[in-house]
Amino acid sequence: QFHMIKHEDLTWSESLGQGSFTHIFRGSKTDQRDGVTHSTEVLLKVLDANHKNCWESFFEAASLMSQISHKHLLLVYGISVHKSKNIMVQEFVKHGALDLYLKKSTSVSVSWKLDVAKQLACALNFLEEKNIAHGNICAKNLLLAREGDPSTDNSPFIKLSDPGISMALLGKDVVLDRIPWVAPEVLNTLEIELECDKWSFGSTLWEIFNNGEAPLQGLDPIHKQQFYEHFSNLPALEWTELADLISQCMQYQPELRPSCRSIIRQLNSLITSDYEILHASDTLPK
Ligand SMILES: N#Cc1ccc(Nc2nc(N)cc(-n3cnc(CCO)c3)n2)cc1
Repeated sequence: QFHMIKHEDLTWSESLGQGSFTHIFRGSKTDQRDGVTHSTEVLLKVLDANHKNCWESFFEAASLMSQISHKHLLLVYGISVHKSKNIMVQEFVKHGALDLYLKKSTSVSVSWKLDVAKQLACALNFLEEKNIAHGNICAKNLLLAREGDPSTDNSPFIKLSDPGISMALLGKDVVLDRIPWVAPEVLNTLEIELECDKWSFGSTLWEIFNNGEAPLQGLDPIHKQQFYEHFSNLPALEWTELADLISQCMQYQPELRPSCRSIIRQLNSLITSDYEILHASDTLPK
């Protein structure tokens, strides 16, 4: 159920960093269409050789993304297996991971952030309707296809990346390190349900409105585990309506978390609320 890409059709450029058990590179792929050679810029995601046993989960994550298509889901062109290398070939998303973008950008407006949050909620709603849990929602896995430009008021556009290797195969230390994005119940079951994505959505909202700062970043795995054992909550944002939405999503009882439709409705009212207009004054040129 995959398009297989020949290794010789791939060109490798610079390394762009790494995910869990993977390395990513900029690159390009060539293919012949009606006798014409096309070269497409791609992102090459390679499974670490010392985690070869995860190749099924690695490709299962990719196949999830290629069996369904949605404007806010990353496009996976196919896979390439060459000698001991397992490679996922993805569309190259122009501005990269959202967490890094937010850390670098100073003047990102409240309406820009709400727009991004709503796009993620729409992607999750699409997955929820298909009863598909993603399992790795976080700002690092949101890719910015279009920056949006405050002066021309053109809006950002994000794509949700593949979920990567499944929790069950990641090992306890990686799962603990994903606190507070990973839902508390996952620590016991290592199973991902739809409700888990709501919890992660709350944590990602917190990141977006804290300019890409990772929640609980200073805590070591033991203290992160205690954060859940003590049923702790992230520090509330000043904007109480937004803080309320985050705490609704990050309820320890999965069944109490809101549906995607409710999340979208609440985001819509935040977008139109006067608070947003008031906030806009923060970013208007003085
Ligand atoms: N400077 C710069 C720059 C870097 C990267 C891209 N593009 C791109 N396209 C993708 N399909 C996936 C990713 N990507 C980034 N980090 C991860 C790991 C966490 O998911 C995945 N980046 C564009 C510009």
